Amino acid sequence: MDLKANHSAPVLTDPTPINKPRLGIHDSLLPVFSQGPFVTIPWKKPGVFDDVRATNWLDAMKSSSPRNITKYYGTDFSSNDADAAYRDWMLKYPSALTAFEQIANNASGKRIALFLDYDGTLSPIVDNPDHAFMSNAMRAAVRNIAKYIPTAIISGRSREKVRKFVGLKELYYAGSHGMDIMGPFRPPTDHTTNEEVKEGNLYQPASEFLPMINEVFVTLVELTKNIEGAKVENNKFCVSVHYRNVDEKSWTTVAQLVQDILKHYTRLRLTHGRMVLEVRPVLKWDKGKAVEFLLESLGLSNCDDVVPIYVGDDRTDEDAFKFLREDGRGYGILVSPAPKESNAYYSLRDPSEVMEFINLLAMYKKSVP
Ligand SMILES: O=P(O)(O)OC[C@H]1O[C@H](O[C@H]2O[C@H](CO)[C@@H](O)[C@H](O)[C@H]2O)[C@H](O)[C@@H](O)[C@@H]1O
Repeated sequence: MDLKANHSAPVLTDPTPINKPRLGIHDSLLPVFSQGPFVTIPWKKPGVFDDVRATNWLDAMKSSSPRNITKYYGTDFSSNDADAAYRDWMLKYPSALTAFEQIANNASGKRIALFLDYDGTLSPIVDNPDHAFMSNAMRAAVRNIAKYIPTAIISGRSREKVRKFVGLKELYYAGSHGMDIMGPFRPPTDHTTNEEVKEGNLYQPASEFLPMINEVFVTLVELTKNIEGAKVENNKFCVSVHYRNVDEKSWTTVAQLVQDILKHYTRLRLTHGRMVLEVRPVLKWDKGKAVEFLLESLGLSNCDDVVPIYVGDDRTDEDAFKFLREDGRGYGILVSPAPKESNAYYSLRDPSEVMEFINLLAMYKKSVP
């Protein structure tokens, strides 16, 4: 596979015959496009306007990241009931702190790879997405663990933005829910250009969608400008429409706008995050695929002596948990202050527990290299 300049950044193109491994990455890891070649597919089709209330969008919006604990449990629940429900839930998803010894025993004599989500995992959830800063203590913990084990950040945000928030160059970064991966550095060959040397090993399976995503971003900014509190974020290969600060009475309007836009773009789809609607390419590529890709790039896939660990709080992290759960590849750790069904094995309550876990892991790796 060659690195070729496209727009502002080089992307991987693929002149290699099918079935031939590319860059050491097996074909099965590369995305399957839902429809034929990009250039022949029209961007827009005539809109058919459904009522958003007839879909389950609103239910999903209401249940995504309730702002207070009574919304998790209902108003009849006392905090004692909530604690009891959480303890029950932890029987199925034990705390990764109390189960640390078990995790360490299972990883004994093996290499660990650590994958971390950003929002809600390394930084607390806040009202303004531009202010989701991680603490210096968390940054120090992540910097420290990266000395011992390969560590990657996998976020729904654009890669550039999450890298800026984290501010550590010793990590690998995957932005746009894994559609923009900066993998391990590969030594330059005689054919490597200066630009490619600068960018390292960049993999962007959705690069063809960039103009479409930009168009949708601009349209959504315009359409939502009069909805108080609505915020549209450009995450490069996906667009986030935040409704956390929108009055609940206007959620239908937000949902309807996004749904109407999607009617025009059959090759884009919607996913739900924490009080955010996310528009992204119809592409079989997600955080699970990104983990698989990074493991392969790091030379850590199909190895019995590797234990990948993924820590995340959101629905989009479930793809990564699922991938690790399959064939017992590794461990997913769900960050949640309330019970919820998950493909993870373990749980942590909030970012402060995530930091504790990372510090324990670093101590363990230091004592047992
Ligand atoms: O995959 P992640 O790193 O967890 O990114 C997912 C989305 O995170 C951000 O939104 C969420 O966090 C914000 C700040 O705490 C919060 O205000 C918002 O309600 C949450 O949905 C980010 O802004 C999105 O673009 C990401 O897709």
